[in-house]
Amino acid sequence: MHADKKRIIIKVGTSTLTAGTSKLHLPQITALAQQLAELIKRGDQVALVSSGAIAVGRERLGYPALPKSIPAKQMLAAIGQPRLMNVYEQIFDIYGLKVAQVLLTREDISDRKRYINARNTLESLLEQGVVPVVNENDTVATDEIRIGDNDNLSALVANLVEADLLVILTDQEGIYTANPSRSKDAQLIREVRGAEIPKEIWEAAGGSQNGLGTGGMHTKLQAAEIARRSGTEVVIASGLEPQILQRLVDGEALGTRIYAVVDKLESRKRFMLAGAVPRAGIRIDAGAAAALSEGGSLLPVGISEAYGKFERGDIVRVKDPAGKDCAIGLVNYACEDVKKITGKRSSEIESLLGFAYGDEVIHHNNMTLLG
Ligand SMILES: Nc1ncnc2c1ncn2[C@@H]1O[C@H](COP(=O)(O)OP(=O)(O)O)[C@@H](O)[C@H]1O
Ligand SMILES: N[C@@H](CCC(=O)OP(=O)(O)O)C(=O)O
Repeated sequence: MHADKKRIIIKVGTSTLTAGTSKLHLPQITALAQQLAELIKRGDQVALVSSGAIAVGRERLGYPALPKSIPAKQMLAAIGQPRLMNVYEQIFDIYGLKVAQVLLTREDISDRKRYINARNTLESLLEQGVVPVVNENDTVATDEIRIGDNDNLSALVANLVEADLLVILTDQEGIYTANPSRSKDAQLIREVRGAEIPKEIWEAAGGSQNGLGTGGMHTKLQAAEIARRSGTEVVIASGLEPQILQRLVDGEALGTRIYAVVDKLESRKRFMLAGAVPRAGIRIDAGAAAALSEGGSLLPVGISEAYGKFERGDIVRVKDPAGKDCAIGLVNYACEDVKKITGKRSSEIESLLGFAYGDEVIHHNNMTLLG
């Protein structure tokens, strides 16, 4: 692994996967797989947020146009998603890459238990060097619970796994001063910095014109706004440009680069502090306090007491023997369960509780140390 290894989320839209046609464009997917393999080889962790299920469903049924009704889209996605995964499975295999299907809805990210499940699964996949292929779970996502477009989904995934970089690949070279398919004078906006995205850029970023995608440049800018506020840098660039990912990671000035407005660690700390359950927490012994300060996870053996009311997936404070808050994190077990395993070895969790969510009460990936 190289020193500056990165966690990168790549969002690929229908317009790129089909190369603007009504069918999946296999050479395009092959080029993507080859580039992802290169990144993983250099030590980066990579997740793909892939659209295309509806387009593949349309291809299979010979469906003429992108339907407006949600049930029709759900039907097409249900037909297309398994074939899409099958294509990824086969093509990524050529480059020695393993893929995993991850289907999410908004609820999975807003509900605390589902949030921790999604986060832990993605963390494990990334650590194993497997490429999670994430899409919205369109077949169950009704209006109330859907995210609605994969640009916003990619920002939520970037947030979920605290990515360093989000690359949104599309059929344009980036955000232009006006929709380039309508205006010949449109200029590429190369970078966006500063606390607020300027109003002119919001006004320039319009909807989709190609009859393939959902949301156009507007949802890409919404996604960039979410990501940069949680410490992730964003690049919107052309998925049709050769070797785009390597070139971007090597620092070439391509596409529209949108800089993060906060530091990732600071963002995580703020998120944790804002969401911590009041009057609840875990007291730990001196050995556990030392382990945490060296980057270790919180194991039941180092716990002296769990107090208050908290559930799996809640954010709780950790107090050292002097009573000082030394860490804060997402807890893998509810308070009542932590009480039963307090002071015990992790190997005993399953026999004591009848189930186990892992050896750690708080995994170090889900924790922030408080200075
Ligand atoms: N200011 C802009 N700059 C570039 N593209 C824009 C702009 N405003 C609207 N668009 C449209 O956004 C489209 C890309 O979004 P979309 O069709 O949803 O693609 P994808 O399938 O990659 O998500 C472009 O083809 C273009 O028509
Ligand atoms: N979940 C849908 C994609 C929705 C979407 O945002 O599409 P796109 O604008 O092409 O990224 C599908 O798989 O077809």
